[in-house]
Amino acid sequence: MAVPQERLPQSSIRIEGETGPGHESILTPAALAFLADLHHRFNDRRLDLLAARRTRQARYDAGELPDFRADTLAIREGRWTVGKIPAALQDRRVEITGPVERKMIINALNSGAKVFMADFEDSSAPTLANQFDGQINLRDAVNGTIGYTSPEGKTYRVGHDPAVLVVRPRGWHLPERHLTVDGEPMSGALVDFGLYAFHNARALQARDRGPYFYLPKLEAMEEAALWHEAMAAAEEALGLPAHCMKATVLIETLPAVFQMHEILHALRERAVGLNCGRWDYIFSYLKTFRGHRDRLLPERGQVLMTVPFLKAYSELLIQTCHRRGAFAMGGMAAQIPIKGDEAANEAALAKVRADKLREVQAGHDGTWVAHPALVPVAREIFDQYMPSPNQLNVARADVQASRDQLIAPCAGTISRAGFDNNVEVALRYTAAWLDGLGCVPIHHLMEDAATAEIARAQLWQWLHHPGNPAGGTPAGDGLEFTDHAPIDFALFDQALAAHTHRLRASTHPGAARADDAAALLATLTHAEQLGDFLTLPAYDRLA
Ligand SMILES: CC(=O)SCCNC(=O)CCNC(=O)[C@H](O)C(C)(C)COP(=O)(O)OP(=O)(O)OC[C@H]1O[C@@H](n2cnc3c(N)ncnc32)[C@H](O)[C@@H]1OP(=O)(O)O
Ligand SMILES: O=CC(=O)O
Ligand SMILES: [Mg+2]
Repeated sequence: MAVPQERLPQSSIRIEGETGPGHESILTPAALAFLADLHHRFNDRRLDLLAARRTRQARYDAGELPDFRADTLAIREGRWTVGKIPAALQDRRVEITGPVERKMIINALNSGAKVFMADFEDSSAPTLANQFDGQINLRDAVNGTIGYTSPEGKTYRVGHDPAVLVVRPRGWHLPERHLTVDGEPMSGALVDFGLYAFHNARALQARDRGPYFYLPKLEAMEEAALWHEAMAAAEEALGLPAHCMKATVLIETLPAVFQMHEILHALRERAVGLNCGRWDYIFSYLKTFRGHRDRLLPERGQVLMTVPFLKAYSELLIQTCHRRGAFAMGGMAAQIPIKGDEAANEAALAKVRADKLREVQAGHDGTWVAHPALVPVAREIFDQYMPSPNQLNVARADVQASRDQLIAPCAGTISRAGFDNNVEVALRYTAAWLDGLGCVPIHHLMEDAATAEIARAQLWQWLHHPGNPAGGTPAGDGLEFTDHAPIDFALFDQALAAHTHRLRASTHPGAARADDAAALLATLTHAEQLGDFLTLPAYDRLA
């Protein structure tokens, strides 16, 4: 049943678009009044912080390099720790992530992982239905009433000892056009956070849990402070104990790695950890250095966690967290199980194992997996090398990650195959996203908004920096193009047309949106400047 506009609160909040079955139970007058209040109190600050990002980026474009802040030295050097971490979050050795789709939520809760991160961000395409159905699904999961019957008649129920639920709202940059206040789109972050908190906080409290969140794509401590204040306001409005809302922050932008102590400090009592969101981090490296020809990255497959700038980042994250009593979570290996080819499957699982082994040996307190079949794979490694619930005691005092190490250029190669793969992935992912699917398997790898951003940002960089073979010189220190035929716009247009033709004729997700995705990718790649986010212009074209 659609939500009638006349039932909305006095405030100027409006629902834009056709709501669906059950949405009236989420978009209640009281919930909407709560959202409108969040908007009035925090949206202007959000927009100011987004403007500050643009100002910072303009300085990087002009040649400045990111660095630690002088004005926050006292926070970095001070002796303080984060607040008490709830019992439910003391052991996070394996966390499964996935979109807020009903069946997947049940599968994730039953997967044997300690935590399920329910995702409104990288693995979600924010259609009206996905957003509000997702809230219904989460509410039913919290209340223990979630169930599902597949079209084939298979029934799904949550079993014994489900994973602890942690919700990832969208980042500060994304609007939610289906809800406007005074004619202005709301913040996607405040909508996802606000609706989840409004409908579930009390039920979670009654079960000795809290509303727990993963916070994505922060770039500065002021952005963490805004989250802290929004949570404090929500706690007060909902009559909840102060700091019952807990936050784990993804360090997945290059500017944020220089403010990890500051970000934990801004959230202090509610901070429980940081996470190495490696895929967005790589994307952010590309974006931050979009004007720096000496810091182009080699093709995606070579930018592994063992390259110097990523190794420095993950080790500094562990040292920072453990000094503050917070968890240092690892990230996502992109491999997923491969059905029907045992050798290929074993090779994929071996890569996941190696990644998890590196993480646990470095001192991480837990890790992420993308698929239920990977839970036992990661758990086996963490059980073996981390017998206690976490390894907060591993100080990593040996780590010395300087500014230069954190931004070190990366050696490697760029081949035609790597170029072509970026075109295919960027196209197929964008098409699936436009069709409402936020995460898809492509060539047996998990592809989501973060990995697709890498693909399309690399295309832009390689084509706009005259270091490719068309210009005849290597692009940066230690970076080489391996094929002699030039990578140029004509080749890009040709590859895009060929992949679009193939996708249109295929049964892959997003086949019906192949032309729209191709048009968007062409615009973004030919544009003078590397666009901030793929999902912003894509949102205008979302189904
Ligand atoms: C960069 C980052 O931000 S990482 C975090 C964001 N990304 C993610 O969360 C990735 C989540 N993973 C996924 O969406 C999926 O695993 C995909 C798209 C990669 C692969 O999906 P599929 O090809 O459908 O997987 P597959 O067919 O092997 O699924 C088998 C079963 O596992 C379930 N499943 C797969 N992944 C998940 C998951 N992450 N959570 C819960 N259940 C899952 C499927 O629903 C299916 O269930 P069924 O047998 O009951 O029907
Ligand atoms: O959100 C995680 C990432 O790797 O990006
Ligand atoms: Mg991310």
